[in-house]
Amino acid sequence: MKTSIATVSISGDLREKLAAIASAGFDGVEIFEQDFLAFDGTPAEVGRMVRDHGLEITLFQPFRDFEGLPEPQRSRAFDRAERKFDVMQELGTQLMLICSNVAPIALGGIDRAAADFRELGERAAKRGLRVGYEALAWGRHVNDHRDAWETVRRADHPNIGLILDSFHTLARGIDVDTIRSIPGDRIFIVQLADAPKMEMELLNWSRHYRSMPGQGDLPVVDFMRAVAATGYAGPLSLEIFNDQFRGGSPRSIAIDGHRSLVNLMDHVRRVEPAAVAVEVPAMPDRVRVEGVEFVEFAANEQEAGELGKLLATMGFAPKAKHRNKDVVLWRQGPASSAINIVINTEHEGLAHSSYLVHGTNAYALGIRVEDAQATVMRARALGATLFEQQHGPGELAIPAIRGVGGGVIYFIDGRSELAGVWDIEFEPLPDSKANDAGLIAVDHIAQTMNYEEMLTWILFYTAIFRTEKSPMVDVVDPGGLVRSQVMESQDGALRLTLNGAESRKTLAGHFIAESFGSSVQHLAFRTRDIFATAAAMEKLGFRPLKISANYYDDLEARLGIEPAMSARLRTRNILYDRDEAGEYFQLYSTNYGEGFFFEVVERRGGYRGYGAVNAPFRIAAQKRQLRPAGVPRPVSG
Ligand SMILES: O=C(O)c1ccc(O)c(O)c1
Ligand SMILES: [Mg+2]
Repeated sequence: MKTSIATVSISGDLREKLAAIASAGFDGVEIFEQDFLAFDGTPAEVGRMVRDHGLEITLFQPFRDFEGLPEPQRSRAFDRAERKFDVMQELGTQLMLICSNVAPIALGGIDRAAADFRELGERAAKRGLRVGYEALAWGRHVNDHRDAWETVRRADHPNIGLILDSFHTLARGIDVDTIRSIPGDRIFIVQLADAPKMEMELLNWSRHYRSMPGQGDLPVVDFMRAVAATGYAGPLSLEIFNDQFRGGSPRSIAIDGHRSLVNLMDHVRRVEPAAVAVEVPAMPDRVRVEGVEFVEFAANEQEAGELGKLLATMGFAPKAKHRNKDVVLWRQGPASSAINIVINTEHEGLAHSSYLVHGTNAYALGIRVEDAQATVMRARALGATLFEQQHGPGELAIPAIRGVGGGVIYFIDGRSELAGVWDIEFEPLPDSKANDAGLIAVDHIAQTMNYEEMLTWILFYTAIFRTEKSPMVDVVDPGGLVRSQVMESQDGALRLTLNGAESRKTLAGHFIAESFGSSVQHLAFRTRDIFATAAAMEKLGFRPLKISANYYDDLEARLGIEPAMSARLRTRNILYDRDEAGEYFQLYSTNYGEGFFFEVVERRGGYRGYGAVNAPFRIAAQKRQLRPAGVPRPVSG
């Protein structure tokens, strides 16, 4: 199936849009009339420019307020259409989109509209052109693809067909199975868009908040399954009206768009037996994550020393050293299921450049999967950037891709020698005294980024890994809002939270500004007994983040916590939450550097959340620590 995207989806002028669209790998482009009108060149020049990029024009749109008009507006609408047909012939495109009439004078009546389309079909046929009819969700008389299809059916003209747009159908909650009975060859083009669920008027929702399939909450996969069942084999075309994308980078928006289409087609082909016309390059299925094998920090020697001290207070110990590099493995728990923290103080390679740019940071993640090679193959098919670094003698070539903030995601599996990486590349250090604090796994990894980047990374993770996302939530920071998105695998083996900062005054925004870009901001470890762990860690010198007494007073009032329990939480600075399924306990470290921190959590029962209600209290406590009240921040040189 050919991939296409409307020029309106991308920022920049027409030249920039086309360059970005072509380089992202699309086959075609919808010329949105506004983009064309704003361009200083003839239609023929635009057509040539498109074809010089190796693209075809899949659609010219939109043509508005055509059908069902009284005279004299009706005749004028036909004249307008003829003028646009002239433009289309010069541009070198066959297909025009007419969206359903929104004009108050439009008369309605399916037969009247069908008669208008039949006549227009005759005129289009004379020029070898075709016209598709799309139901806008807010159309005056036609706002449902079923009525648009009935109009097209009654027009009964080979040059008149239907245009489906996932947004208009899904935003109105129309049953997508009604698409299955439409003949595929009567659908002239299919437009795709997703959107976050929100309570909003349809027109504003559509014109400002659309997103790429997979980035929002609409069931675009179900829509596409129904389309595929009709036998439709034409282009799939993204039509994304989004204020943020209009100001974004043309290149990265185009790459996201192409990724979203490939991911969608791959998904549909796997789940819809009727999807015979959906062709997409073969690639392995979404990857099931088995766990987090390691988290790697880049640091200089001094900061590595400080980080090591902090880790030691949490029960970690340096267990092994890399045979050729300045890389130390800190570990807690039995080798077979340990939490592995790697500290890299090399003076070359990506770790070093990451350190130079961001300061000490968790620049690499090691993810345990069933098949590391297959994972990289899928990521590559989805346009991810592979990462290869020179490796010394005896070192493994660990498959890897680039991730958030220029970091790396490595893949380890049990089917190759990769599983032996700790024995092959590392030599044990003399045993230090046992000081385990009961931490058993990485519970979740929180990455902080600019809000504008969030949709990119949501799509990246959910397209590669078998993870589901829950709706985005707002976290209130005294300095502004932080948008938070959870992505997790069904069994919790991979839990990621993405935090998008819109203001530098938030803790997350401060972190991005001070560490020069997106990165892991916190790492949460899981324990089976948070009180025992808290006691063990305090013995090791751990200093918890101090939580206000008000928080505990409120907790007693809000959740009816027993005073004895509340006192235990209070003494250890543990935060608490619960849902229908279980309970959640959280303990935080103080900040390390400009806002990085560790968290310890215990999940009881089936608690699935992340303690979002507690975030404002945690953030307030961290801010008190970051910049004590009344003490100005030292000016750094
Ligand atoms: O918002 C609009 O007017 C509009 C125009 C053309 C389309 O294809 C569409 O889906 C929406
Ligand atoms: Mg549309």
